[in-house]
Amino acid sequence: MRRSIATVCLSGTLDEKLQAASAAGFDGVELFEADLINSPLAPTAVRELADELGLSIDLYQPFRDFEAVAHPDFRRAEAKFDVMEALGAPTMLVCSNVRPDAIDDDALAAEHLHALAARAHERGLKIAYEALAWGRHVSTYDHAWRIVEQADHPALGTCLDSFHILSRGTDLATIDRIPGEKIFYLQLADAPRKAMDVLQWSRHYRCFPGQGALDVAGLLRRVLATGYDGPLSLEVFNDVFRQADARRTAIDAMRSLILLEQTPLPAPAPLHGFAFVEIGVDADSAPDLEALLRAMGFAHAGPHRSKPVQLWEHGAIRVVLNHGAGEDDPEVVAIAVTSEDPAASAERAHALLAPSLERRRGTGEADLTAVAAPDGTAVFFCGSDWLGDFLPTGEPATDGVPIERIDHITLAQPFEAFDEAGLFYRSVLDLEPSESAELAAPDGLVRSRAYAGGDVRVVLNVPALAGHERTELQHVAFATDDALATARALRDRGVPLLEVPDNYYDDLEARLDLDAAHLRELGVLYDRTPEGELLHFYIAPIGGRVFFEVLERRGGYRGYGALNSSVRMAAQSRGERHAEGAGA
Ligand SMILES: O=C(O)c1ccc(O)c(O)c1
Ligand SMILES: [Mg+2]
Repeated sequence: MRRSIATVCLSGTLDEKLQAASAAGFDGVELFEADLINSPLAPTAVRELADELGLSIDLYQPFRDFEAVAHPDFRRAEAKFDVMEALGAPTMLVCSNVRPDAIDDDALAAEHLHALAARAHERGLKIAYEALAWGRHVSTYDHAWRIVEQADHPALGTCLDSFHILSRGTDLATIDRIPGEKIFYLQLADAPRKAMDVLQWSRHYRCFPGQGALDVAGLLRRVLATGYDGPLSLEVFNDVFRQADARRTAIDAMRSLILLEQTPLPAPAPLHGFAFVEIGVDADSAPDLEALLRAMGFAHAGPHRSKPVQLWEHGAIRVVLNHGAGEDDPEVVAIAVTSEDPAASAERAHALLAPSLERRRGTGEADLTAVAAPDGTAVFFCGSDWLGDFLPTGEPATDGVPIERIDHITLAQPFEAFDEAGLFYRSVLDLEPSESAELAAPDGLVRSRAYAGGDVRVVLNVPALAGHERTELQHVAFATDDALATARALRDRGVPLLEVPDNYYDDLEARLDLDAAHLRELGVLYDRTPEGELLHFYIAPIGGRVFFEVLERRGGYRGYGALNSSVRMAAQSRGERHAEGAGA
């Protein structure tokens, strides 16, 4: 189907918005009136630019507060029709009246809309009537449809907007009764769940389908079943997108539509956990990290055949140190997942507009496909042959530290990339998002959301407010069957574990009525849900950025110990201050 995007979704000037929409592959745009009014381009010039960019102008919007008033303003309408003719925009969106003096009279609204449609019809134009969720008297799509039916004019149809419909929880059954050809336009937007005024929710928190909590896919199926064959058009008002790079937002938007439509999207190949995590190091930071890995029971398994990259192994856990990619502090530069069909995984990633990373490959080396996530992290799809790229050292692994696999990897996101990165990992790796959590750190609030599937778990963290330029931590969490034994073994090997205050254990004992002595002794944190229990602890950050967690999931515990994050972050920030003080 044709894909459109409202100019209001994108930052920048009108020409920048059009350029971005075109570059991302959209077929058309909804032109938001303010974007035209604020532009020095005449409507005919906008039309020419859109033409050059291969974009149609599918909708002119919004025309506000027209119907059901004492004196409907046809003069204003005719002036906008002139603009639409110059733009080549076939349809005008009329949104339901919000004025306090609007009259609660469906027959009158229908009469006015009929008259407006008749004038539009004379000029070959059409009117799409949309219920705003906060409309004065018309606030539901079924009410707007009844008025359209009553007005009964061929140039009048309805505009369905998933946000207005799903935010109010309106029964969707009426959609099945609207003839597809009377749906003149379909606007798609998602939103996170929020208990707030619906206008504020709509104007600030909408997001692209797949990024929020509304069942936009279910609504789309119902609308398509009517026979609707107009554009699928994104209309998202979002504070973050308004200040993000328009070209990136447009690609994020297109990725959302590709995922929503599913075709022609290659099915995801099943994943089986992380193949490795790659950490960039430099000459200063490498020795400390290597010493830590050794203390944790990792062995130096071998150098790469052709790259300054070293493989470290602990049973099935693989950590790759990239000695060419580090700047200052070590950082996670790549995550690799094991795929049943790496080529199919890569094909799906490309279909979802993931940029390929060009990699040099020596003869006989595995063909590892890598794509770039929005935060710059490389994502590799591995089969089983990649280990052959490393020359075995034969160094034996030491035992005694019973960690088994990588449970999750937590990546800090730039403020503007949180929803974009979430949709990227969700769609490319076919992961299920969890509810987002808010974690209070001493220096600010952090928003966190986990994406999980096929034994792959990626957790994204972002500062809740923009402009917080601190170094964000990343971490790799290793799963164990025995957190207490692991903590004891690491402590005995001199690995510095994060110190947890006694107050935490006093509260834990009070809250959960348990004896926490064994946890307290080792600095192990605890959480319990009806599904199971979590025991976890942290190793102090190496060089400030990357740190390791060890966790034991008991029973069906599926979370990440969000409740314990603030005590962890407070301990880390004390450690950081201590280190700064010591270094000064
Ligand atoms: O927020 C608004 O006013 C507004 C305007 C036009 C729309 O299509 C819409 O969904 C909301
Ligand atoms: Mg709308």
